[in-house]
Amino acid sequence: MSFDRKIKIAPSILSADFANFGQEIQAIESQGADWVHVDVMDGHFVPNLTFGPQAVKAFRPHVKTVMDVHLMISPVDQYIDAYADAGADVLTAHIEAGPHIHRTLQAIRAAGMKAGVALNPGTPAEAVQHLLDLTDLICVMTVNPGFGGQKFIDMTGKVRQLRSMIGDRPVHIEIDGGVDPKTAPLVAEAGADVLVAGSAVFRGGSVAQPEVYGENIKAIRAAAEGSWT
Ligand SMILES: O=C(CO)[C@H](O)[C@H](O)COP(=O)(O)O
Ligand SMILES: [Fe+2]
Repeated sequence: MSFDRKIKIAPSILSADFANFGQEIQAIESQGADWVHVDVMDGHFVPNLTFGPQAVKAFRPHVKTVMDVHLMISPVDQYIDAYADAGADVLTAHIEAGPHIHRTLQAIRAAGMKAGVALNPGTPAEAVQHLLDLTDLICVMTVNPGFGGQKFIDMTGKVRQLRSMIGDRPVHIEIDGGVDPKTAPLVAEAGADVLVAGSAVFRGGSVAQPEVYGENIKAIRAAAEGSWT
């Protein structure tokens, strides 16, 4: 996986048909998804449950792009090797999942994955000041984590601040929550390059009508790229 700052659209399979993940992944990739975003929730760090490493491993053969695994779990460290074995390319842990995010990021890289750190809306940009050389991706949550389909919380100021703190380091800024063609230009202009979108990609489509996914992805990308003037 090489680094670039082009806009990447990462559909979240949280909004896919849970009985049909393999075909759903193939459908979004065939329709232009750059990455596949996988939301892991534990019913403890967040008030919802999704899937664990065994399910993520079953997704792997279907993902031909980048498997971007967003852990909303606490604790994290004892599961890192399981997600490496499951085939995650990027593994993101929340800074709020504590207690030792510095160690967690080191362990993710040591296990052979790109290391991401996620920030809840209430967590300031300064929280990652001393982690910038240990991280490959900063995920700025624009909803409180736990559910798809929530309303976008404007974190544009935080994104701008992070892009300036990052300087010329090869660190992605990912936006997660409520991204659609209206909100995408705000965060892209501020310096984000990975846009996660669940409901705005899957809305109106299905594996029988994958072209709807394609139109939705295209609309988000065009809106985001339009902001680069
Ligand atoms: O991490 C998440 C929720 O905690 C999801 O990735 C996110 O909510 C995407 O869904 P949507 O685009 O519908 O908001
Ligand atoms: Fe997510």
